[in-house]
Amino acid sequence: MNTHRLQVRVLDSRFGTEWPLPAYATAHSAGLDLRAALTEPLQLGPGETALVPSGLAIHIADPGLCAVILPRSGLGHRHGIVLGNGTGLIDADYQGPLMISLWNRSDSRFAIMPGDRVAQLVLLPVVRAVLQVVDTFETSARGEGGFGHTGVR
Ligand SMILES: O=c1ccn([C@H]2C[C@H](O)[C@@H](COP(=O)(O)OP(=O)(O)OP(=O)(O)O)O2)c(=O)[nH]1
Ligand SMILES: [Mg+2]
Repeated sequence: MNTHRLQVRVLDSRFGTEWPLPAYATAHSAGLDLRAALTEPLQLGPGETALVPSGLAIHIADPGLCAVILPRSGLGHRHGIVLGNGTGLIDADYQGPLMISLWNRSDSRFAIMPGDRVAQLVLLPVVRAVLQVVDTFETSARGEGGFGHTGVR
């Protein structure tokens, strides 16, 4: 298993007292759950978004890595609580507070309580592109076919 020593700054003192630091829930979990470091409950109405602090800052430091913030499946599927930016991308040189954009895509209000685990952080490898301008591409089996080109069944 690949691991990375991830530098974390605790910006909210409830970590270590009321809340444990993010941890992998099972032996093979890919994501670290992030908490909503709110001071009071947040009522997220239908269609509303809110930028919620995670109470943490991370510095990935390794340019070969990034992190993504993803929705939690249960919250997203059952309650429509997903991310206002689709997916959050955390650059390896970012040192600011880790923020979570929460979007209630459902048609009912949803309450988020301080400390609720609302999203998850996944570290991923990064391959940087070095652009090579060409006139034509070498022929491939797919060519320009896309968007359903290969059919459904
Ligand atoms: O859900 C997110 C997404 C991003 N970030 C932070 C880390 C990331 O490295 C930085 C910039 O994100 P991004 O490049 O996606 O946003 P931008 O709108 O392009 O901002 P910038 O001009 O600062 O790059 O914001 C978060 O804290 N949470
Ligand atoms: Mg950017």
